[in-house]
Amino acid sequence: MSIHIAAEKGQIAPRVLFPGDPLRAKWIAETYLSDVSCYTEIRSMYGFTGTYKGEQISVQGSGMGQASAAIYAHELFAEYDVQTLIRVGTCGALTEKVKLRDVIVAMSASTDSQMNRLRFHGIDYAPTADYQLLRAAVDGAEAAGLNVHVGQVFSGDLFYNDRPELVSRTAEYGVLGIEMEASALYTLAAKFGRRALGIMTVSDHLITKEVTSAEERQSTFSEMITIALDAAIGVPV
Ligand SMILES: O=P(O)(O)O[C@H]1O[C@H](CO)[C@@H](O)[C@H]1O
Ligand SMILES: O=c1cc[nH]c(=O)[nH]1
Repeated sequence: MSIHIAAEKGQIAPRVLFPGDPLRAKWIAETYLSDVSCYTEIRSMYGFTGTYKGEQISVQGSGMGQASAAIYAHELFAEYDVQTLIRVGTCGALTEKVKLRDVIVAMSASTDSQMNRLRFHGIDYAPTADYQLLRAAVDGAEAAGLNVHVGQVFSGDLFYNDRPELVSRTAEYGVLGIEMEASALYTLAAKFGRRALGIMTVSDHLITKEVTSAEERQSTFSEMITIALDAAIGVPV
């Protein structure tokens, strides 16, 4: 058992899906996995292990923001030997090239977080997805006839940002969407030599101001979840 996850060693699969919302973790486990067991309820940050197409998969809530997600990612890598960690999240679109409910596969993640400034004092580290996982996700989506955007995201520390003009500058440099965790996830995966990927569904649009309803979000999440599950089992651990 780690400090924040109540699992014994072996109860968490080498491949883990990582949504921000612990209730999304529950929904994913109940909807897509068979033979499901819940291995942690600490802080109601649920984690489940089950089977998908014959392979063991876990789903662990990360909480919101890099401070929370980094705790769970660190413990999954360091204490449970997790090899593949795929964020399945929501994001805001920063450009009209991306529409509401579209899926973004995040190649890289810029950030305003202090985490990597503390870690790499004086160096601007570039947190990047695992290429094989990214390729498996994109190939799988194309084979299923699903359209995804592949590009950069911004992982912001502030959901309510007093300087939104700084975020819009990132859009001028090609960033497609804003979320809050991918940068820490990619950095920690690199630190531990593991694979990570972030796949995000656009839940709101910062340019058009459109938002999704809870019901719409659930049905569009289905595309993202199947892309993530198939990519997870499609890459060796
Ligand atoms: O839907 P999730 O995965 O939580 O992701 C996004 O939603 C939360 C903000 O509402 C942040 O965690 C952000 O990254
Ligand atoms: O972090 C996030 C997540 C969804 N939508 C946003 O605007 N920001």
